[in-house]
Amino acid sequence: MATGAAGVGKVIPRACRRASTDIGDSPCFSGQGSMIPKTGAARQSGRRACRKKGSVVSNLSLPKDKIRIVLLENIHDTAVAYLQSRGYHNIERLKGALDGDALIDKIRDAHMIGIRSRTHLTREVLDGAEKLLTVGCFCIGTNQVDLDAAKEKGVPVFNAPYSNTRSVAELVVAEAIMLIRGIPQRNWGCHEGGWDKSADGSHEVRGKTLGLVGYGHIGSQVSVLAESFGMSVIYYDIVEKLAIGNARPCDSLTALLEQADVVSLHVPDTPETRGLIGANEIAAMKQGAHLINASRGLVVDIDALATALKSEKLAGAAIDVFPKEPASAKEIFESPLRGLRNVLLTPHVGGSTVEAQAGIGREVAEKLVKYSDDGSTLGAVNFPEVALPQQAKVTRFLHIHRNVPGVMSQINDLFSRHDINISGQYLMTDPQVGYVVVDVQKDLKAGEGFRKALAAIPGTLRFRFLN
Ligand SMILES: NC(=O)C1=CN([C@@H]2O[C@H](COP(=O)(O)OP(=O)(O)OC[C@H]3O[C@@H](n4cnc5c(N)ncnc54)[C@H](O)[C@@H]3O)[C@@H](O)[C@H]2O)C=CC1
Ligand SMILES: O=C(O)CCC(=O)C(=O)O
Repeated sequence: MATGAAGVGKVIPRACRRASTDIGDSPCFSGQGSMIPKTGAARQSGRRACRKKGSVVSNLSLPKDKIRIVLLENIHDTAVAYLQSRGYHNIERLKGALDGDALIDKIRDAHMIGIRSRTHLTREVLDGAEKLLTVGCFCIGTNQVDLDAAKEKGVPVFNAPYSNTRSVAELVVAEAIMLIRGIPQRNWGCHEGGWDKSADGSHEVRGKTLGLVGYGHIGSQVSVLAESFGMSVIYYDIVEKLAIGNARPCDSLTALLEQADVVSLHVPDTPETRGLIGANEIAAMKQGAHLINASRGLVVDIDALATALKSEKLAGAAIDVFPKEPASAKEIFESPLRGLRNVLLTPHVGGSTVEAQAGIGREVAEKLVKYSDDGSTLGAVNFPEVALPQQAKVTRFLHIHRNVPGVMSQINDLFSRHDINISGQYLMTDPQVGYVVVDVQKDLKAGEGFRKALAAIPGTLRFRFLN
């Protein structure tokens, strides 16, 4: 049976216990052999989970089939195939998203969770997932996860920063052509039996100006495709970006809005981008311009947009993301944009192509496996990134702690006092968290007392070892 994914086995499932008094920091041992000290609210909410006494921590690696993986939101088969190829078979797949108690119940015993954009992993939800080792967002955006809460629990979050870039870019360019051509209205007309062949309001995109707000992976890819159609591209980004092709940067958002025939948004959801496009920004746009939003719903004031479309200040819009999106296909989609003839509405499908989903499935699954098997956090969005050699000929200790002075010296002191020779040490920190990986001779019998002492160093958030 494949073993070795997450360290200590023989931990009674779902049980955790206070460490004996020589430990000091009351760590609670969850499954997977990760030791999670409990503090504050977590300690309170953990009382139920800690009620079983007498669980045994042994030196055996946990069989991989005990590592429970929950994949929500119809994650692609490539993810499952990759996980299985690496020995992870304890996988539950759900087609849709979950929320509230249903989500908390579903992930209570999970060691890994895979989600897309509709599952919201709030602090409260994460508090309920005592055994959680890591989260995979099978998408680009990670705003649906409370990244700080995950970090405070020692849970790295991974995503797929590139795999659906091209799919979004293709959709956006297609939408720019459709909008400038006046196709949404003509499409509606034909469905109603109409036959409007007039050229009024229909233009070529060649020679028109596309304004990109956010010139990252997607924005710059849209830039390349749009130029190949003869569009003139301008962009605005808060970070200085290398202009690709003939694209030109703008000094301000307003300068971009004043010049563009089509404005397309490619920024992440952050406190700064929420409401980035409101009534004032729309007023600054050219009369009869178009707006495309395939970024995040809260970036646009949707009521202001609806008003501008009704008054024909804006000639059209293509909107893929919304302030409130249905959690499942069963829920009715509500929006002030419904029924407007000059609007293309799509159900957050910018990244929903077979090609993108297949790539994302494999990419994120690989990151989850690397973290579970070796401890690598390369590509984590909320965590110090540590790239590690494969854990083959060493026993590896992984220690996640609050970034406060003295932790490293206590760790090294402990190894020294137990006469354990360190063969490799990897440390990365950010202002809140430190992540240190210590390699020692393979199969070295670091006894339970040693491991408890390591887990009990004040500031420890989580500790596991791979043998
Ligand atoms: N509709 C869909 O299905 C999809 C939507 N997305 C969304 O697209 C967003 C962008 O994706 P990428 O281009 O890959 O991200 P990225 O991180 O490569 O680029 C984002 C760019 O926005 C810039 N930016 C941040 N705040 C800004 C502001 N206030 N004003 C101007 N620029 C600002 C950043 O500096 C960066 O260059 C994602 O965060 C995600 O929310 C991504 C994939 C699929
Ligand atoms: O495919 C999804 O569910 C979300 C796509 C997206 O918005 C992203 O990758 O950020």
